[in-house]
Amino acid sequence: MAILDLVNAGEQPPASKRPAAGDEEDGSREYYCRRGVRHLSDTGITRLPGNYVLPASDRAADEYSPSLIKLPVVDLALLRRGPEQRAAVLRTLDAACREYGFFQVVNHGVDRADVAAMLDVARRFFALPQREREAYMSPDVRAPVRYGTSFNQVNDAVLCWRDFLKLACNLPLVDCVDSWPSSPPDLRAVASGYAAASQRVFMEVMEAALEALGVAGGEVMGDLRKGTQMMTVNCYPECPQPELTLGMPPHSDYGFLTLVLQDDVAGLQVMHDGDWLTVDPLPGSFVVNVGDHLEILSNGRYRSVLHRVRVNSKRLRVSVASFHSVAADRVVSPAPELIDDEHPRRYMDTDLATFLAYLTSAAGNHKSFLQSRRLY
Ligand SMILES: O=C(O)CCC(=O)C(=O)O
Ligand SMILES: [Fe+2]
Repeated sequence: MAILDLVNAGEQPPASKRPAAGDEEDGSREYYCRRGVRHLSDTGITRLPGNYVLPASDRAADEYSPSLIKLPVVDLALLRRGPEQRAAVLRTLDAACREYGFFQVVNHGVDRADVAAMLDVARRFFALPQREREAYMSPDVRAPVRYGTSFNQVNDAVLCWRDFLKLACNLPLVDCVDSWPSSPPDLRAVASGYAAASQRVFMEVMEAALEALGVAGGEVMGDLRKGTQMMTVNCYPECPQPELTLGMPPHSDYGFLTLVLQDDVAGLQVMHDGDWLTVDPLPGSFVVNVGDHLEILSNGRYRSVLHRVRVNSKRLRVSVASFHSVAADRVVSPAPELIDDEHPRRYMDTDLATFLAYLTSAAGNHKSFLQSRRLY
């Protein structure tokens, strides 16, 4: 999704087509795309506008009283505590990536206060007046800051109950940070500290994942060190009819790993053995998931699984997803160590250009990108 998100920047309606400032609600798609769902929720609506109502077949089937699952826990402190404990953690990590494609990371070394500050500044950003937030909407796919709503406004037949702020975190970070919102006044300092922490955790988990896979990590880790990072701050406001819509539709993430920081409101669901499981938010942890690139590199041993976000009528939910990958000009291929007679190569080489071509092709409407890279 990191790069998909960049691409999706084109989804914003051109300025000329947007309703003028001061527009009244007219029920048009453009209106909802411009104003987003925080605004709608703040107006106190009691019925979900038709633009957000999913066809019955795409709605979550059960009542919103999901049973929570506890994802496997990867304890980073134990990784550093001698070979035996490291080996045990690698086994947990390996099993989680094969079975769920998801796990939670604890003892990651990021200060609790910094994590709490990130969620807090995220909440305060979405509480700013609508006009201030709207100022960060941009049609520029490479903009280092982009505010928007839904999942992919260009393609979404039905809009999603989500507003977002996307912050490019490419190195050197100082080059991006000056373009980020200057309000709330601590956003730049808090989010840049958090972005650097997320990159550190990502590198440590990736190193462990490559070791668990038995892949020589030198070249990959070098590419990742010079790679891309996109932070998406998500806001899912209280929704008047949550059973009719979703905060995010089923999707997989595009990069190597995504680190998700969530508050204490459940909403993230993971597809596992044909069921949607709701992730129990474990305070202080990161939820980490395998992205398409790591599935390809692992030649299918690790799974980039579908996940989605449900919303609720009682409490606004905030999450911060950090997407980590290699630079746009790098090619991702299955690791040679993981290809043999028993495990033939399963994926074609992949890079950003392939992904862009996929998005504009007719196949983009029907198959997932990862499926389109499968050889069998
Ligand atoms: O909000 C969440 O918990 C997950 C967000 C997500 O899946 C994404 O941004 O790709
Ligand atoms: Fe995702």
